[in-house]
Amino acid sequence: MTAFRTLDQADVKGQRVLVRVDLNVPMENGRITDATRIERVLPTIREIADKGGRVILLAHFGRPKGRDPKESLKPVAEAVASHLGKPVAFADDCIGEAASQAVNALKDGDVLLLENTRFHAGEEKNDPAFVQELAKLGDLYVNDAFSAAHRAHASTEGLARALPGYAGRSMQAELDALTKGLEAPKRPVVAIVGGAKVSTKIDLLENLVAKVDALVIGGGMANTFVHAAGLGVGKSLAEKDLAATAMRIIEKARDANCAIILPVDGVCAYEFKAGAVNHTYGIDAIPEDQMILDVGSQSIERIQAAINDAATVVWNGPLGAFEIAPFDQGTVAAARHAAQRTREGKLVSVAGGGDTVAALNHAGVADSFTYVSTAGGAFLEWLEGKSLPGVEALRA
Ligand SMILES: Nc1ncnc2c1ncn2[C@@H]1O[C@H](COP(=O)(O)OP(=O)(O)O)[C@@H](O)[C@H]1O
Ligand SMILES: O=C(OP(=O)(O)O)[C@H](O)COP(=O)(O)O
Repeated sequence: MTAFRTLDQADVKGQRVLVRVDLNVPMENGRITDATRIERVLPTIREIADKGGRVILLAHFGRPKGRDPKESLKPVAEAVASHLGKPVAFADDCIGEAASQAVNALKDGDVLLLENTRFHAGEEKNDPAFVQELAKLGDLYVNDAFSAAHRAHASTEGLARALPGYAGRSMQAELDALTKGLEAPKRPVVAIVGGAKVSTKIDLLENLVAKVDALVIGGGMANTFVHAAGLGVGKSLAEKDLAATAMRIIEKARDANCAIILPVDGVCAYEFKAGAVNHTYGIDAIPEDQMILDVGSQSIERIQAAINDAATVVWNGPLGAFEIAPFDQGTVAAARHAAQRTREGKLVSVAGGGDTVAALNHAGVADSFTYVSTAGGAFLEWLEGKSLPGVEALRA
């Protein structure tokens, strides 16, 4: 993207380079289940290190409220080191004494990961004092975290204004690919939105329905709409206080001539556990003591039919709890169907999001999609036409 300064313009030799990456990788029992986000930032890390820069990685993990050992980036540092093929030092804090000592110990070409930026409230508040604490640690700033660029946080936005800022190679590649693939998408465009981040993603559906011809809603997101329609969702993940937002989205979709495709059945279980006893119920007959963990077979047929009608599919958010079998079936069936249509040359398919990428890899079809982005929420906001704070700050 010529609109930004990139690593081509950065003189990194001997410099302390603060590199914002997205290491918010899917993890189960302390094990990383999908390393795509790590792999995507390796070119930037390698380039800076090879040119003699001192790489200081900044990243968040999860959504901790303060310091929480469960959301430490320490295990991720080990994974980055193994993918990179060289040591990655780790500091127990991203500011203060621990961070500055670790930075001072770096030699040219070394790599350091600082602890979760979200352990400090100043990160999400984009607090100028916290920005200054981070800025002290570096001479230059590189943002390679497109998937966090929709957040106006200290490490994604504030720092770009405090230090000379550059787009990293992954940031460049994401913006290039999305612009080429989706600036003027072939219609009909069908969006598929699922997943669990209901409250942070539901608002953007209001604008999205004006941009696409059909919106398939699955996963935890669908449950909020099912509840809004006056139906019971039992113990399902649902944000019931967002019912009014869901109704507004339905109305906006009607005005914009965007079809809304909601599940007509759900695979339910008493507990969120692999292999849990499960039954499929019509969406108007979900038992009070069970939770919907996947879309049912009739819903899958409708989703596949919607994919057949599409020239372009954009997808964020798994359609069910795909990490635990057999609740992966809806997501896997839809992913394989979209991949098949793409291989046949009938579909442009673009999917993104940490867990969505993991789900496509689980289905064995990530390579068949036209483009796979590391970004979920950021990708949807970009699609909506919103400017992303992390990207805008690099233009400055
Ligand atoms: N019906 C459901 N009930 C509970 N969790 C669900 C359901 N459907 C999807 N999920 C969960 O949504 C998570 C992914 O959501 P999200 O973070 O929004 O996606 P992404 O990371 O791709 O942007 C997965 O961990 C998956 O288990
Ligand atoms: O995983 C992420 O986004 P995604 O779930 O939309 O793919 C990013 O790391 C942003 O995380 P956040 O939604 O907690 O700000």
